Amino acid sequence: MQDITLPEGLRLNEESPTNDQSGAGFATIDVSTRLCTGRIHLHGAQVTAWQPRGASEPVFWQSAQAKLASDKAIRGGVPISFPWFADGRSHNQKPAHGLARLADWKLVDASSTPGGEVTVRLRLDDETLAKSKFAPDAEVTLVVTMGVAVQMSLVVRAGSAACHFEDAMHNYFHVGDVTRASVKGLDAARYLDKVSGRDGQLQEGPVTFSGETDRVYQSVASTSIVDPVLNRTIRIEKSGSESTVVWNPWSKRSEKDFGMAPGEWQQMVCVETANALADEVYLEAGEKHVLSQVISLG
Ligand SMILES: O=P(O)(O)OC[C@H]1O[C@H](O)[C@H](O)[C@@H](O)[C@@H]1O
Repeated sequence: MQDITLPEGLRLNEESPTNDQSGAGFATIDVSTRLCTGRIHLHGAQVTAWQPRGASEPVFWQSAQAKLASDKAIRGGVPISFPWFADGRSHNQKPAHGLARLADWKLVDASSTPGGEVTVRLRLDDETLAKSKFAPDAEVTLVVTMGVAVQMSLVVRAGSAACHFEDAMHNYFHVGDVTRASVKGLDAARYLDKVSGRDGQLQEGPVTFSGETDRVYQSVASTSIVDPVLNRTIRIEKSGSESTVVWNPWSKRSEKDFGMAPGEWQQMVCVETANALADEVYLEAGEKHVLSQVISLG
């Protein structure tokens, strides 16, 4: 494991639970400070938990049946989609959502502030990137800061050649009951409805949920999830993102297609900070792109 000194409040847990049949371990960085608790899996650089002190419920959702295996993405928290989103612009890319969420990222730096925030920086390995024709010699890092809010920045610096890619922070949020929750901030935005296949749909008012929902909005706006059951609002402020994806698989598909436990779909909603489809990112050699979000409770 990497030789990085961790500040108080961060602990490298190399024995984190795994259900990988190959026996591969699942290292996590566990966070416990006066401001929050949290967890980051090195597999996928995936934030799987963050909860400010005083909050009675987790902010992120994770399936009780989430597979912790080296060839699987963890169903919950914040998977990173890169260098393509879902099956990509060409609709035939595999694995779904790119290589980043299946790779073991390296911890390169960790620090804390006198105010109690902790930051870790993780880097995607060159071997994984070399497998991608999209950005083969790019440098890709994820910076996560946890405190009263959680901030994430995915930084992509192009290498010696121009490159293009899609990216996303595929946030799974915990809600009391998705049928009563709503997402504000997307009013008047155009979207692709992936369930019906219809593009150019117009959002009117907040997004509400009454069936399978899978939409790619063209929107730079920040959003918030209003949850009357848990009596809270989750705010998602974003930058460097031209798309917002909203997803819930609903009852019928949740178990068979997405491996969720019975009824779990009702306590989750994905509101994803992304650059997908027509919003893919183009970089000239050496140029940098930063996809960022700050998540907080209101
Ligand atoms: O099952 P996964 O590969 O994790 O993808 C889960 C979901 O991710 C996104 O929200 C996409 O828009 C959906 O079409 C997809 O079903």
